[in-house]
Amino acid sequence: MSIETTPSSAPDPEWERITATYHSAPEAGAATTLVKDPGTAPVFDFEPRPRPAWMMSREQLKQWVVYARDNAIDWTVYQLTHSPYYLGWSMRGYRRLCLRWWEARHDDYRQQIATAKLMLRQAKELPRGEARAAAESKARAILEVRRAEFKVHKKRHWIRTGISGLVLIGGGAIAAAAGGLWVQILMALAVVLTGAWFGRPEEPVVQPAQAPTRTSHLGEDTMRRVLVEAGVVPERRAEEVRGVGIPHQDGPGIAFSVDLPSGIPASAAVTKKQQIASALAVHQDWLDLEVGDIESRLEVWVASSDPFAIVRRSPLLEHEGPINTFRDGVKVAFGKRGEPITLWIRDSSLIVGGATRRGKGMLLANILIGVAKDPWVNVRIFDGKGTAEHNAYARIMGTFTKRNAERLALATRAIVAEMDRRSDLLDEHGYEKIDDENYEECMRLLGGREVFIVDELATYTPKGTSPWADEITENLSQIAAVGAALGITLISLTQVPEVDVVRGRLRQNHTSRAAMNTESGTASNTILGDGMTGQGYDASKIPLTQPGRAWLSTPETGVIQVRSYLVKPDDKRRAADEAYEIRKAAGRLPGQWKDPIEEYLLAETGVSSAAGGEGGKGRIGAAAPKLPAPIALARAAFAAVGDPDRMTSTQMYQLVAAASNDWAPEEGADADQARDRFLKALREAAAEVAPAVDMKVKQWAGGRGYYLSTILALTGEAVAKCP
Ligand SMILES: Nc1ncnc2c1ncn2[C@@H]1O[C@H](COP(=O)(O)OP(=O)(O)OP(=O)(O)O)[C@@H](O)[C@H]1O
Repeated sequence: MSIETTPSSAPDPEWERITATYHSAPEAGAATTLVKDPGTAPVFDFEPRPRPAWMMSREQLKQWVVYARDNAIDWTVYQLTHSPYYLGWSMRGYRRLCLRWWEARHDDYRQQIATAKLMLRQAKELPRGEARAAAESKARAILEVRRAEFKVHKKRHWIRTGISGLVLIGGGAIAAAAGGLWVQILMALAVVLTGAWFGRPEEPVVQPAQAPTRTSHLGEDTMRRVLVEAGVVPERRAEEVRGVGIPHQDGPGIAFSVDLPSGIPASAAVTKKQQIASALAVHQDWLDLEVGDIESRLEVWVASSDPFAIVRRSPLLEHEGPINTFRDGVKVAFGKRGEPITLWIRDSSLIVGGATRRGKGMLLANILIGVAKDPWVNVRIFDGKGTAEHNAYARIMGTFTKRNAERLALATRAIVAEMDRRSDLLDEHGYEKIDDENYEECMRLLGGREVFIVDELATYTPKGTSPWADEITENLSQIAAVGAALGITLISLTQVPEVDVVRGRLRQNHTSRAAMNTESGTASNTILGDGMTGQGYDASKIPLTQPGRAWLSTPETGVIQVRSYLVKPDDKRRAADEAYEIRKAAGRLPGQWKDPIEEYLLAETGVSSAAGGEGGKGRIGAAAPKLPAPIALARAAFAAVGDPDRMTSTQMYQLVAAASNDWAPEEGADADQARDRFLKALREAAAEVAPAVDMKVKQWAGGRGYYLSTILALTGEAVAKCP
């Protein structure tokens, strides 16, 4: 096929016609030319804008005026008929203004004064010493400054009130007097309207829709963004982050799991917790990151507010009846997700440290509820602060002593000996260890478990505080190290977490540790362990507004954040009463069972600290000069039955044999012989201690034995009682 074309030299009649037109009349051919020529601007026609009808016609204008007049009349009638409302508003308005005036007069000075008074009260509760004197004088100084400031403020306020009142009342009176009726009406209206303005009903506040927090969107997309922003996952691999399951509510936060791209372990994200928290716009304390079942799975839990800002009551307060703390532990605190945290006090010793008023005592109060209601636990408290904090539990305590270093040294000696006794007993009876199966049998054999509490180590352990400081530290270290396996748990508390109070070995042997807010990172490390602040476990950063909050490190929980439950003084008293009844029924109150530790203390010092000793408040004086054991036992025998005037030798011996194995008849031996052995030892001891006392056995109708006055003469009490 061929295409016909016109040769370039051949004339084209059409082209000729166009160019001819252009040459003869260029303006006519402008429409067809390709050459740029602005020519003249085209003119556009606009449609006129419509105007309101009343502007165009008189009729419409008249109608508009009628409408406006009617509306004005309606408005006025409406306002007039509603004037009673406005009068009501007006009264409310002036009441509100008065209240504002009153608030401005106080400002927040009253609150500040109350806070200063509280500081003063708290300072007075501190143990006597320089710290208390300093705290008291600081609180007093603050209180005085606040009071002076308040006085000046009240004066200024009165001056301002006087000047404004004078201007308003004076100006108003002059205007009313000079202005005539209309001015007076207008002024009255102004007064009513001003009041009505301030008293107008409050607009119903429409709660702004809660903007969803960035955390509430926790899901695959958010986690992709967050992991990229935190530098855990490179941006080009963000799409490989996969959600596992769906985000769900867990306690006060949301939990979600994601699988990271292959080759990126979840632990890489865990180490970038701070960056992830920042990308989620939360504090890192509100966030939990854990490696899941597989190395690349990241478990995320995040709350949108501080989970420790709330106060919770101990769930044990609702518990009725005995508690088996060996099997169930003690719920002492709550974790980040609101879950109860159990302390397995059977398995390890615990040290609690933190600055003053940061909640150490509260953690102990939680532990005490549990152990007090467990009849198999022998609770012994050595309180170095000497306050009334533990008095409520005195009645159930095997030993309760305040500020007595010598007695603590003796008691730790007794506990160390008790460890040997227990280990021999378990050995003899073929028990490898105490466990859930053999628990009851072991408890009967050993006489229960020991929970030995030293509240305020600083009173006892620093070198130079007493001649027993080294011995106490050494014995406590031993108890903490090996006690748990033998049913002996040590709980130590200190508000002075320094190395001379908590010496290295003592700290290391406490395998459970709780650090409340401390004054420095070093103090925090003294409790939790060297280098812990570097790993992010720094108790000095715990907010001061949250007493009871702590870093808890136990073999079961690892290092976690907790806040102890709140136990109020009333709760404490109630729990102590319940514990008393539980122990009474189980025959495990002090005096109801044979306590080798108190026996030893009594024999060594001549005074008992069971149930807080005489007076039940733990105020056990300095040890009396040591009495020979037969005399101390004879004295205890009289005391056990209410100090009768006299007692037969047989009855006295029976009580002695029940209290001390040393004088009990050996198996198969004759009881009379054993009694005579004791009475001989008593006479010999009396000859040494008080040779002037007549130790001949006295005879009376129906019996032979000793008078109380004779035994008191031996112990020295008779002399003490004479004026
Ligand atoms: N878990 C908690 N929840 C709420 N409030 C608490 C909690 N723990 C402590 N508090 C508050 O803090 C106060 C001081 O607590 P606590 O007496 O236990 O401190 P502390 O460290 O033992 O003080 P100190 O060293 O003076 O003995 C308590 O009276 C209580 O008001």
